[in-house]
Amino acid sequence: MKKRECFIMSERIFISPAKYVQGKNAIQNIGEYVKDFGERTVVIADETVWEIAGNDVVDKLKQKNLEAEEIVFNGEASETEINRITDIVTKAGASVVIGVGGGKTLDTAKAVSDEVNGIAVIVPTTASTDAPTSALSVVYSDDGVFEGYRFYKKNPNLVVVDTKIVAGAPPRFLASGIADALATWVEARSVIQAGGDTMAGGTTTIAGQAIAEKCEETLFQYANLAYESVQAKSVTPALESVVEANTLLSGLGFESGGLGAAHAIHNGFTALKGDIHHMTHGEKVAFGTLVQLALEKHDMKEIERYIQLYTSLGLPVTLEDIHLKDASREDIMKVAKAATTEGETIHQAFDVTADDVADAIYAADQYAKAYKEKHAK
Ligand SMILES: NC(=O)c1ccc[n+]([C@@H]2O[C@H](COP(=O)([O-])OP(=O)(O)OC[C@H]3O[C@@H](n4cnc5c(N)ncnc54)[C@H](O)[C@@H]3O)[C@@H](O)[C@H]2O)c1
Ligand SMILES: [Zn+2]
Repeated sequence: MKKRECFIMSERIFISPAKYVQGKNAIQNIGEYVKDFGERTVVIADETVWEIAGNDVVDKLKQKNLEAEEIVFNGEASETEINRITDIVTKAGASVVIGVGGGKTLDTAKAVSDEVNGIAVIVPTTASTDAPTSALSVVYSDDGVFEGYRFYKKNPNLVVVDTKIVAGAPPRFLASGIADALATWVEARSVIQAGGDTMAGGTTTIAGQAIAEKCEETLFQYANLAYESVQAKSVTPALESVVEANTLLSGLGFESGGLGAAHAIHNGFTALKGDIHHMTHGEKVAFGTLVQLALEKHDMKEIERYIQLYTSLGLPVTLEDIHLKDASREDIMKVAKAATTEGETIHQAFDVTADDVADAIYAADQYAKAYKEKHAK
């Protein structure tokens, strides 16, 4: 389940959504983009997002004489939830599945669309992950433990990002998306170096590499200004750039560029119980990225460049920050073992054991603690 089936592993493969639209008030035009896909649509959003954007999306669809059945998402991208919503969509006879919200809603919408062989329309309401563009979903148990990836034969048909809505979301979400996107180049370059496979099922194209690299460049340039823009609930050129980096560049860059250790370590963290479950995907990925950097050979300046950006955005950099200060070596080994299970993406870039990963977790934690001490006023 974790790897896309592929016959000739050395082929370069690049995949992407058919259309990506981003801008202030972009949702106002959604009916125009969707109207040629089919008349029967379903709109999936959780309770919070119905108020923020779901109702607006439905209004715009109705203005174009499209039917729109409203579905409330339960909160977990699990097989149970995917099956429940697939039943509703099948009964409604709808062919256009529109997901509105955060990563879990979008992953569920993609899964449902695949089940009914439909058209997938993705409307992220935060720039918190790079889930919107990919042809895969991350599936969890009903209790939120990582179970695996589901792969689809196509990426979403349309992605519409309204930056006014993204600017109104909590700044923590944007920071999380920045962390998810900062992992992109770190992971892609490690897969490229090792000649590993990407989530698209082949090796990395020059396009995939260039996009992943540009993603990181954009973030180091504009992440802080974009974060301040969201504090002010304002759409600015810096925010537009970072939303594109978090969503489009990171999405294409991770899927066709390659995932390595950072995401495998994130997946490992979901195996633990406790307060770590309150951390966002991007926050766990931030720490996972530092662990990947600790597994690699970098000088202090390079590692501190990442720690500096993370801390300036309020992202976690130590075990204490992710509520694992008191975790036993046994717990850390549990994470490391889950991160190195067969089929995990870490093996596309590294030849390491669970023990090596556990050492890197402690090293990353110590690097960040030393950085904090050095910079404490
Ligand atoms: N499929 C992929 O390629 C891919 C890539 C990255 C991450 N993911 C997955 O994405 C998930 C994480 O997504 P997430 O971090 O967005 O969290 P999430 O989907 O769990 O939660 C998002 C939360 O934000 C709220 N929200 C959404 N928009 C809002 C707004 N504008 N204002 C206020 N609140 C708003 C929602 O109500 C929800 O409670 C994980 O399951 C992860 O594995 C998938
Ligand atoms: Zn991610």
